[in-house]
Amino acid sequence: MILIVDFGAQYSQLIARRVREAKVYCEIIPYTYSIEQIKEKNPKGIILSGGPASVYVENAPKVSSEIFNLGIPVLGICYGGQFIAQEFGGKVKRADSREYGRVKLEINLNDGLFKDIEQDSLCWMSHTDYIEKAPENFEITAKSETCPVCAMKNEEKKVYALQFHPEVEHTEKGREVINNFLYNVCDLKEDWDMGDYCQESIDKIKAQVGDKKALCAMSGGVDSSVAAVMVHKAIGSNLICVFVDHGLLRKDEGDEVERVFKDKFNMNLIRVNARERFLGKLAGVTDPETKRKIIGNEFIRVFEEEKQRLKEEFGHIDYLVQGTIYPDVIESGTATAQVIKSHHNVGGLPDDVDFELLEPLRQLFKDEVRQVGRELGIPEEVVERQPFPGPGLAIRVLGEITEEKLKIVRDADFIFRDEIKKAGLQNKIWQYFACLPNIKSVGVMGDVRTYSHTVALRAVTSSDGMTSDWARIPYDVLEKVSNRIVNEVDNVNRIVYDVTSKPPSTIEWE
Ligand SMILES: Nc1ncnc2c1ncn2[C@@H]1O[C@H](COP(=O)(O)OP(=O)(O)OP(=O)(O)O)[C@@H](O)[C@H]1O
Ligand SMILES: O=c1[nH]c(=O)c2[nH+]cn([C@@H]3O[C@H](COP(=O)(O)O)[C@@H](O)[C@H]3O)c2[nH]1
Ligand SMILES: NC(=O)CC[C@H](N)C(=O)O
Ligand SMILES: [Mg+2]
Repeated sequence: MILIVDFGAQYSQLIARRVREAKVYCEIIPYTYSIEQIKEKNPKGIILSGGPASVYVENAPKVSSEIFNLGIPVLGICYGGQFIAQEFGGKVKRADSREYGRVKLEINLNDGLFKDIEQDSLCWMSHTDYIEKAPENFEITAKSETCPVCAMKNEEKKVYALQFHPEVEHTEKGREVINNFLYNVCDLKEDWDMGDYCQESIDKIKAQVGDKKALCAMSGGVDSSVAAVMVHKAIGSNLICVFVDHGLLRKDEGDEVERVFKDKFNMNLIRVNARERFLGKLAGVTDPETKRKIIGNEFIRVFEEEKQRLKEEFGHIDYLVQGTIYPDVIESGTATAQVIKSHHNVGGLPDDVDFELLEPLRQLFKDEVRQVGRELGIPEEVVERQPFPGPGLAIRVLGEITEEKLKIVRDADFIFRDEIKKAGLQNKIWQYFACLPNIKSVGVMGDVRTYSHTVALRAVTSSDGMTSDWARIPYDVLEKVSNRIVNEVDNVNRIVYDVTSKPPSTIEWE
């Protein structure tokens, strides 16, 4: 097995999934594990993750340097690579020019991690520090235009360091680099399978829940649909689904969710109208984190009220099923990772939740969830839906939320989705939506001066939501969307298109 030492990276679990994909078993441990605890695990290789800290500051996260004397290969990624550089006497410092996103990698040695990989390829970076000088006995195996050490190795000690992130989707040869580490350097074989994952999970849920009852927080999205079907297979009619219409859904979404659910699933769905209470609690609130916490709290209060209401006819409910997936967990912050944004279903939860949580997809990424969904026989129409965040339009109307702004973003978003569909692009783009940046600007329409809202269009490609790139939508499609929005939606006189990747941005604007 492979041990992944977590230094608080956004991407640690992504390293784990790449290893899973390569059919090798792995575990993630915090960097605070002692060398004895590490040895007990008997790993065949160690991967050191990235992390937000700088290796040269006081109290920087460290793992015992004994790991380099165990006779097993070690691969350090970003912070992990910088840690290796420093441990072996190299020099790490803050760079004048930071690298975020796409960078051309120039490989000068096609062996070890770069075996069978061509000379140049694109990689994804996310760093401020860099290895200025590689330690003695280390060979530099790749560089970029601004970064002198993108990869280095000490073949004899089997220690490898990378500045770029091979685990993220946007690094072109990332999978090959990781597979080279697993199969060539660590000499591991494929001996672990995701195929049994569904059945194992269903059995686990059955054993845990027994004949108790569960309420599933159902949004109609991919994750909650897959979670619901999985739990339904385990506990049958002891599961009841609750869909909350919080007034922050897209145009016609509530009816659409109800229709698809009734059509495709053999389960009960309760639709709760909670518009007024959500919008009431959000009135006047502008801070994104505060919005998220209010929404997380309100969701739970609605589920608790449903639990009370259902007591007579359905019986006592112990569990709350949520379609939480790994990005929700990591971005909400963990013991080692920073809070990027509090997802309503994790970081936004109140302290007192009158349920035990059941989250069978908590370790998985979106594309893995889709795979599980297909295994469970969920129709493509549901499995392929574009993600829509639980807080909905509340985090797409920046700043204060008003009915007027919600209407603008709802109508603009509808037009954008309509045109993407007409252009046949809906399966090529991971997420596409409109948001309202809360900017007004001057325009002229029919000789009349206007001072109206700007709508921002966001469309990204991704497979797991952890990293993304902006989608290269054809200009004529953008033109059509832009024309239609200013013509059909009142109070809008300007359209902009967001051309940033993640990192440094995130997909949603709040
Ligand atoms: N309107 C809603 N009503 C009930 N539960 C919700 C609602 N929105 C979100 N949730 C709960 O919060 C979880 C996280 O939301 P999220 O949007 O990440 O997942 P999803 O809606 O299931 O899938 P997708 O990412 O495809 O939209 C959901 O899986 C669901 O359990
Ligand atoms: O259920 C959710 N609750 C949330 O609070 C939340 N915030 C972001 N998202 C979705 O997560 C993915 C990554 O989002 P970001 O790049 O904006 O962080 C994207 O797919 C986002 O749409 C959320 N989903
Ligand atoms: N992604 C990372 O591991 C970043 C490492 C370090 N904090 C840097 O900025 O260079
Ligand atoms: Mg959703």
